[in-house]
Amino acid sequence: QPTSCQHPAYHNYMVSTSPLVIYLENFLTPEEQRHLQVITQVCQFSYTIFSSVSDQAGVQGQRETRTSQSTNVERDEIVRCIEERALLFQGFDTPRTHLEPLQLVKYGTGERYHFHTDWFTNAAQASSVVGGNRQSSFFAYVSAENITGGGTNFPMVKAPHDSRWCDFIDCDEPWENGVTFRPIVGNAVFWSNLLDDGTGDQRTLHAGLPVTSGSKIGMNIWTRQGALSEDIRGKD
Ligand SMILES: O=C(O)CCC(=O)C(=O)O
Ligand SMILES: [Fe+2]
Repeated sequence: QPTSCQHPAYHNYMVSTSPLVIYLENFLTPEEQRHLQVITQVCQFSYTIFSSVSDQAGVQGQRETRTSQSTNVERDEIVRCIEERALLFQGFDTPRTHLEPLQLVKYGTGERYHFHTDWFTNAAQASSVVGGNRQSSFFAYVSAENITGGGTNFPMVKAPHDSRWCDFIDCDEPWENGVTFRPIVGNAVFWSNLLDDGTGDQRTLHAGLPVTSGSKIGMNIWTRQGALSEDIRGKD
């Protein structure tokens, strides 16, 4: 653990036990948020990810599932601190080699990320040479300027009921839509992607809802089942 790390006093709130979903308040310090915001300004982002899907007639084709832009974050002192925090949150048994490079995602007005799971349905993307599948995800909110919309919706996770949750989730969302986390800067959502047998948990389906005004930056922290090679992870 680098000695210069800040240690935010973040709070954890259990959202759901199956799938396991935990809400983290103040997961990123203000300095870390600023650092990631600056990186966002200087980094090359790539637009739109196309994924291969089959339509109702079973025809394979390319469909735009993501209109957000994303980039991997280069590891520096501050990024390493965030990585260490994400590892430690998962207990003492997860080696840092299981972490993918952190990924920033940005959305302008009108942009969104359609429903998807973070775990791969395509076996080639989840093979042991690439560390297996994605065991867990953190999605942290790095910036949300004058935002409306842009929540993170899990249609198959039951929304908790206590009114204190309304600080963090969209309490106007009809219950049949599951739970929608509001994009609150510094906070994060953690969840487990895989069932005990290592197969993907369908109930982790989620979307980045359309940003109806303003803009949003988020960050993915993905932990694999196994180790990633240095050419994927980069030097420690
Ligand atoms: O933008 C969001 O709220 C969710 C983004 C997401 O799920 C992802 O990047 O995998
Ligand atoms: Fe996702």
